[in-house]
Amino acid sequence: MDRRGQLCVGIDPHPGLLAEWGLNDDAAGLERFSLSVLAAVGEQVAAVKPQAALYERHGSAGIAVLERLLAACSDAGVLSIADAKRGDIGSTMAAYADAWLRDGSPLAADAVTLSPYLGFESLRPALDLAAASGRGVFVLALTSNPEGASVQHVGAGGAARSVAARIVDAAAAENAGPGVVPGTELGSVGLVVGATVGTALADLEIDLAASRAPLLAPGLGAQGATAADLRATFAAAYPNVLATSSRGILRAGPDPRALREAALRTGAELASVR
Ligand SMILES: O=c1ccn([C@@H]2O[C@H](COP(=O)(O)O)[C@@H](O)[C@H]2O)c(=O)[nH]1
Repeated sequence: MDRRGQLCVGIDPHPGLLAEWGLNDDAAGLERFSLSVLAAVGEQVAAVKPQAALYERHGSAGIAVLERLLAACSDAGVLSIADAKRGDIGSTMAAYADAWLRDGSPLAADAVTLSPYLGFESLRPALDLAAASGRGVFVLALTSNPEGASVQHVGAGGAARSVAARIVDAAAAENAGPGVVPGTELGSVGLVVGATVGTALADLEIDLAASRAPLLAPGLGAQGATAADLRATFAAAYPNVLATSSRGILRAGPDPRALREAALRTGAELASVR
């Protein structure tokens, strides 16, 4: 982010986007789409974020495309965040960690998104493997969809604090002391906090800057949030925000120059409010 700015481009090969790009809704179309996005914007942005579901819907052929995309990111020196939202009991979580975070795994990414619904501590195998392998995780805290509040805001105003605040506190504990990655001010345990959450951080008394968490913020573009909204929402934590936009950028394709311009314009907007 220091070198390349605060934009992450989501690679979400929706059937409608494939059609707009003149591609078939099959593994070949998926591969052409994915590698075209990487080639067009990879050098301009801090990271790319493939959405695993859109590869999984093509079965084993789609997963093979995701493997090749992640390998291409690694070869090109572009950080990859697999948006897979994994979470399970510890023994199964170890297998998810092995799949997404182990050196040499066919699906190894630089970071993976995790769901803490089974309890933050159930994520332990992934937290530990990420730290050991120089990778990262982004744990869902306050998601960008309006329905998220029905679970994540529970407990607000009470002595026990909200669900979201407890997830942030748990990430902060991981990132404290030796949890800080050498040469940075941040830890390996990031949080997903939507660009659309408005006043929720203040309402739930959440201090994101103190968590030392890299902050993955979806919701920019197609879901309606702007760079100014991000700045207002994240306040002092804004420098730690990696804003992610998928459809808002991808709709500019398939022309690589148009894709690159959309990414550069969005990156410049994010820098202008800093
Ligand atoms: O809280 C969350 C967590 C993840 N996402 C994912 O990000 C992208 C957003 O796509 P856009 O086209 O920019 O809306 C998508 O893959 C979601 O699954 C999120 O939106 N909110």
